[in-house]
Amino acid sequence: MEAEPKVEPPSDQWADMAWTMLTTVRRQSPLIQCITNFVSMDLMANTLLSAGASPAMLHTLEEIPHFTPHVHALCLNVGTLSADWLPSMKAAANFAFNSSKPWVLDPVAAGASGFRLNACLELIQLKPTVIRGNGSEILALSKASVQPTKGVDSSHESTDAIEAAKSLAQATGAIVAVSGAIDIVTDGKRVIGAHNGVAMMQKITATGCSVTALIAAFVAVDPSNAFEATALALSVFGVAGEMGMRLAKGPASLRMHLIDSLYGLDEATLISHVKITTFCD
Ligand SMILES: Nc1ncnc2c1ncn2[C@@H]1O[C@H](COP(=O)(O)OP(=O)(O)O)[C@@H](O)[C@H]1O
Ligand SMILES: Cc1ncsc1CCOP(=O)(O)O
Ligand SMILES: [Mg+2]
Repeated sequence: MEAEPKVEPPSDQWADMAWTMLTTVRRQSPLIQCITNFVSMDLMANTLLSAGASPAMLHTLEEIPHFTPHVHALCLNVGTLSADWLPSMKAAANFAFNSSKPWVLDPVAAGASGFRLNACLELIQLKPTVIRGNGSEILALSKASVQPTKGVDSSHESTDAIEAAKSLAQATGAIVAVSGAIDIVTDGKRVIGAHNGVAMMQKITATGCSVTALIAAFVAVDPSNAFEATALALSVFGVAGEMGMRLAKGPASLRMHLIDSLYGLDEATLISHVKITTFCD
């Protein structure tokens, strides 16, 4: 049976956890290695900096044995993948896994081609801590099938992919997050929804990539609670979008105000806006 959202009052517990997590990221400033697409590098690095984390966009294979063992988390993103970048991604994932560091996969446009789908499936074999995609990406990964897509954009609602996300989580052991109007997070059993954000975030390229990197930063400071950290990162990014939208005139100014809002988020604002609810079967 399709899961139905059970709307609950804003949870004090989630809100308090969001503030604790954000202040921990600000205090610890985890080092996050990002091997990501050319489109997202700027916004992703600035998102991490605004949240208090430290981004490093290093992708050369020769550097990975020296650098990756020292990072606090790794973010891999296949958005502009080419065959020569895949060995770096695999090596970095292996180093992260072998040094017990969390790593997060963003399977951008996973179903758009056999090359991209196979690359994602091979990376998933290397045990990501979290997989974060939009509805179409999570459906393609769960079915392991190439299908007509709108490329990097989703043609599905996040809620269309709840069962696919649960299956993917069960099959891989990863936390799976599906972004959209409601951000879904599952460990294969539990399903929660983060109800923050504004629709105009879809009109800024690389917001999905950037929230995946923010998930890596949150999981870096609380690796044993990756499920909660993932939902909290999605919610915090969404609240920054909501605050930014109050000042924005369109996507370009929202991009700027989102970053400023994330940087300036205070306890009262965050606690009064975080909205995370349980989904029941
Ligand atoms: N309709 C919406 N309402 C509110 N927030 C949204 C909406 N669509 C996307 N978002 C937010 O925008 C960000 C990017 O999500 P999404 O567009 O699904 O990712 P992608 O760019 O990878 O396709 C996420 O933080 C998500 O919560
Ligand atoms: C437009 C584009 N093309 C290849 S990667 C990319 C960025 C995708 O970013 P997001 O998945 O966050 O929308
Ligand atoms: Mg994306």
